[in-house]
Amino acid sequence: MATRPASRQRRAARGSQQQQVQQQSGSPTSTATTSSSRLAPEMMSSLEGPASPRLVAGLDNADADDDQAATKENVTVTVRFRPLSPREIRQGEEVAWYADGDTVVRSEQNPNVGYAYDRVFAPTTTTRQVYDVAAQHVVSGAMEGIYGTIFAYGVTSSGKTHTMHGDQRSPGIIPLAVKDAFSIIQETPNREFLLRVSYLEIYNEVVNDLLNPAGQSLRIREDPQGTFVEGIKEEVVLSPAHALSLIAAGEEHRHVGSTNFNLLSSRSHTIFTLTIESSSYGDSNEGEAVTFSQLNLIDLAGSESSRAETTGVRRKEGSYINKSLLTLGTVISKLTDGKATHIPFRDSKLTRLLQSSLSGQGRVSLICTVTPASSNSEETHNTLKFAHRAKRIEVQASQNKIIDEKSLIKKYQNEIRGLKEELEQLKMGIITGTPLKDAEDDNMILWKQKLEDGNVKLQSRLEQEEEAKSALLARIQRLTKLILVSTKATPTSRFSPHPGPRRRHSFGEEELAYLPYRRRDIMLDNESNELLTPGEGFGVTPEDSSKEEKKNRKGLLNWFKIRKRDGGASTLTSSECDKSSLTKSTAPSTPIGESLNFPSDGLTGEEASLASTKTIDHVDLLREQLKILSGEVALHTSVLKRLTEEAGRNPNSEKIQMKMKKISDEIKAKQQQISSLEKQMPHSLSNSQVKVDKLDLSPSYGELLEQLNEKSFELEVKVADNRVIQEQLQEKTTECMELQEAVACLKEHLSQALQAKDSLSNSIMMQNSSGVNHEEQHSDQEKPVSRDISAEQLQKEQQSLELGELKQRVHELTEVKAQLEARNQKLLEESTYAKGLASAAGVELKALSEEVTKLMNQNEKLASELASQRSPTPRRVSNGPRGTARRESMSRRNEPASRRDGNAREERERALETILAEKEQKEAELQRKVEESKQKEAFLESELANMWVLVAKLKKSRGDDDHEDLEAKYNGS
Ligand SMILES: Nc1ncnc2c1ncn2[C@@H]1O[C@H](COP(=O)(O)OP(=O)(O)OP(=O)(O)O)[C@@H](O)[C@H]1O
Repeated sequence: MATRPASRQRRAARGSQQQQVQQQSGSPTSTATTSSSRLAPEMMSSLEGPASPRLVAGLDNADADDDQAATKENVTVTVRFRPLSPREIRQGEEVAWYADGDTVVRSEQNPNVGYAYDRVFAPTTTTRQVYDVAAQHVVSGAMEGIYGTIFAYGVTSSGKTHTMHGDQRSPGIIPLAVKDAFSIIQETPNREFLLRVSYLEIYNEVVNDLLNPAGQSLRIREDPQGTFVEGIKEEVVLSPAHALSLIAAGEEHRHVGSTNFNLLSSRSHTIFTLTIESSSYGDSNEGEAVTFSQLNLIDLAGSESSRAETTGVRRKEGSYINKSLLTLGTVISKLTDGKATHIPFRDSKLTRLLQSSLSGQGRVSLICTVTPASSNSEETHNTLKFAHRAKRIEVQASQNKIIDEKSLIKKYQNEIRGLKEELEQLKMGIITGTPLKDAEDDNMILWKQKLEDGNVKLQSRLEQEEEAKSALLARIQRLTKLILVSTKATPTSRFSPHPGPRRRHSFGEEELAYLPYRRRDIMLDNESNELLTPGEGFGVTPEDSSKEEKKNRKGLLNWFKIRKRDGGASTLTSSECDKSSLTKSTAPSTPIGESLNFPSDGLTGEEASLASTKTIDHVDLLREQLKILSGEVALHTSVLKRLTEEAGRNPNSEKIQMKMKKISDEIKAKQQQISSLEKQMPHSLSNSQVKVDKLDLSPSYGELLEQLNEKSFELEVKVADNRVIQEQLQEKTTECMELQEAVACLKEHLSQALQAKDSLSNSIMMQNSSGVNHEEQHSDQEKPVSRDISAEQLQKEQQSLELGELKQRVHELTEVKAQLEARNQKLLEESTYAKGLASAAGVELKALSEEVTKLMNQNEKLASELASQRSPTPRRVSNGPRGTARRESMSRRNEPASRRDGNAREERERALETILAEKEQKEAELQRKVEESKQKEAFLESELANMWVLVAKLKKSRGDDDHEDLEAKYNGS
């Protein structure tokens, strides 16, 4: 909400480059596109501290003490109730919260719960009354150099957009503030102002420039002086209609969508910034400080409760909106709790941009919009708590003055001053001429010759200087037009401590054109009329209305007279303007349009040269007028487009048709004016015999302008057509979906009916087969029709009952069957497992028995070996006497050796005995294992046998059950 000097210097530098470019191309300098816009009054903090020596050095010391005497205030917090909507009334909603007097909101359920605010507005309060209490002091402060921020906060559909923008019947805070700003200029004749606007939205945490469709995803930059949006476009504005038409253009790009709660819900936060520079009026303002401030008018998107059944894009938008509002809540509670060390401004784009305002620099007004509806009670309570916290934020209201030469108004003023000086010098040169050096030459012939030469030279120099003078005048005029001054003659300071009451100005048609005819469709006509107080949005009594209407027809652009302090064209007075040859009926709604008659006959000497200058200015004025007329055509086209949309919705509304016709006529009239002005332009230029190049340029410029107008009109019409087609498409899609739903529903019914029919015929068949009541049916056929029907109904009921029972039985049986099957399955699994075990045991058994056999064989072998070793003698005996004899002889020969052999044998025997014992042990063990395995095998075999018996039993029982089922079925039926 401030522009620091450095950024301003950069901006001014770029601005001057741009102006040069514009000058070269011959386009008027009525807009200024800047590279950055600050949304915070850091200027003030800079002024108070040593942070910015450049700025401190630039302070107007005389005023410094006064300026820095900042007054501490609290944020102005007001609560505005909207009436219950027709939908809410239809749904039988009750009032959950109400305004208890002028300052308290109380809960209907619990009267002990109440919150106090600066002001509480009941549902019948008009936006004008809200403006007077909640906004007027912020706007007038901003015009005096105190930064200001006004924002509407509340849940979706609580009335934020209604409060900030409003509609044609009840203009909102933004149009009222813009209007008021221009009224203040009108009532401050001792100062001159330069106003410019920017308009941005924060959509899904992305900053978009609403005045420049190319300016998407802009970056928020930060430097020691604060945050600013890089590359945002700023337009110098000349009238309320001009400013409001820019908002209208911006609104076209704003993201709006339909939700459960609001047909036209704002899906983005918007910030409309009015940058105000002013300095004292007159030539004596050189070196004087410029008063600088910004007024931010913010329409927040509404928070959405979890009840909102949103999907896709809407849900994503909703979560971004909720997150940023949550951050805003956190920032406010941290700002007010006094202990917080860190304030999370950086957590959302919204809080980043509001950082300086929320930090207490400049005036802040928070308008909380709420609905009394009981269904929104919880959300309303949250809003009230938020508002209550915000009330504790302290702000400082101090006037900002800068002496920065690069402020835009200063830059223009200095340029005008310089150009005027140049002009003066030129005039002096033309009048006095260059003295001839050889004037005293005695030689008369030579003197004459030189005189003639001098005359020719003088003539051409005069022409050149005339051209330069015209160019200077045109430039002065262009610049002067951008600076707004009051048309009042007596300078009375509005900036005095007690300004007098200000007259309220009404809105003109052009200004209101930007607002929707009826903003939203949820309010009934009569409801709205009830709410509309006589002065709502207009501020006029019925008696004044005809006068006002006349004035409005002229348009608000008439409010501000172009500053005319110069000679030549700038000395044109209103009386001269009145002599305008342009017919009043077709005169455009601009002051320029009324000042286009330049008497050129009967002028002599210097007057003739002035007339020539006037012609140049005339051309400039014609161009300016062309531009304004084109703007008006565009504005009307936009209104026509809106009306076309409305006509699509209400094709039978004669009022809309008439209005459309009126506007088309106006467009045509303005286009005629444009072409007549274009015709005048070349004529004026040829009369003046200067600037042949301009003459060449003018028709092409005019042609281009005309083409542009035509194209933009075609485009607008196409866009309108497109919208109508889209709406129709939407309707058809909805219809189609409804039809599809109906078809699905019918199909379901049909299938149900078919099922019922099937089951009925089944049961009838079953009954027929069982032969029950066969004869009765026959006799029934002969009874009267009514009895037939009732009997049939009875029968049907009985059948359906039976059918139900049958179904129940079938269901039970199916369940039993399922259980049995599950058990069967389980048993099967177990038996398979047991089989596996048995076969594994068999294999093991076989292996064991093989091993046993092997061991037994081995054992036998060993035993025989042992036996053979234990009984060697008898064998020898059996060998005969020869062997014995030999052995004896041997034993005799080797007595000691035989003894040794005996020992070894004994040892061997012992070892063999040990081995044998071991073998026997092993054998016994194996024998035991074999026994165990055999037992196991036997057990498994018996288990298996049991299982098979069980399976057989089960199978048997199932067979029985099935049989029983069948029996039961037939018995039942
Ligand atoms: N004070 C009021 N008097 C009469 N009608 C109102 C008032 N406030 C709101 N409305 C109506 O209620 C409806 C919703 O209002 P609006 O669109 O301003 O809500 P919002 O808070 O801006 O919603 P969102 O956040 O979804 O954009 C509109 O039809 C509007 O005309």
